[in-house]
Amino acid sequence: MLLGDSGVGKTCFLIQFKDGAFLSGAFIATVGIDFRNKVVTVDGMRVKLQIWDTAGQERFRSVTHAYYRDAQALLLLYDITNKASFDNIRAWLTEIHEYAQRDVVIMLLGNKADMSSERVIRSEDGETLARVSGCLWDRVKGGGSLRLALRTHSPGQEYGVPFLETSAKTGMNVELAFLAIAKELKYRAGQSADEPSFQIRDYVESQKKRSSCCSFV
Ligand SMILES: Nc1nc2c(ncn2[C@@H]2O[C@H](COP(=O)(O)OP(=O)(O)OP(=O)(O)O)[C@@H](O)[C@H]2O)c(=O)[nH]1
Repeated sequence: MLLGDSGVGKTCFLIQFKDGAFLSGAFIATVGIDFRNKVVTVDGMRVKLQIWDTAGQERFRSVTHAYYRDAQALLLLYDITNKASFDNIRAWLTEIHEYAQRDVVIMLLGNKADMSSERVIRSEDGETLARVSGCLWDRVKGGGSLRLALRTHSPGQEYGVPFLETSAKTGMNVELAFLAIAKELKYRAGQSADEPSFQIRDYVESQKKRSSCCSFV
């Protein structure tokens, strides 16, 4: 399920993944909720992803809340050119805490990375927020309250949800985000004693390093 403020690029992100195209032109806000399916191959197995695109506008919140409970993974987007969308991530975490399953997979995405001249959120700020979000989420899963975790959080606790900067326009990291989620969900579904454990955050970090180290080849 895709979440985040209106205009951060959720619909474009999904269309880029599904059809490899960018929806340019006038911005048409999503009304309520929409979904698309896509089959991906993960370690030789076909995995069908059903991806729900939610409306970011406040007035549709009561419609979208109803879908949180069934979501296995949440992609939480902000727009690197829009500070409010970044600041609102904590409010989105509160919503997730209230309505989603405790063991839901969460990924943080800083979208519109192609708009470098209008950037207001540094990549490091996204990384830090992902670390804090992961830490808070771990405490909540452990039975704590999100409000208390937010109040008592001290920096330096390195748990972290996976984080990527993305572009629905150029396609940067769009497939990686969904593939990482698909791998995690497949791992969870088929977990067996002889299977090596899969850590989505480590996987995303290793893929990021691979693409930056080899981009000159
Ligand atoms: N340059 C650039 N523009 C983008 C990107 N993603 C989305 N946009 C633009 O941002 C605007 C909003 O995109 P949407 O995908 O409709 O936003 P949304 O988050 O689905 O909005 P709601 O449906 O209201 O929740 C559109 O004008 C898009 O063309 C991106 O990665 N780069």
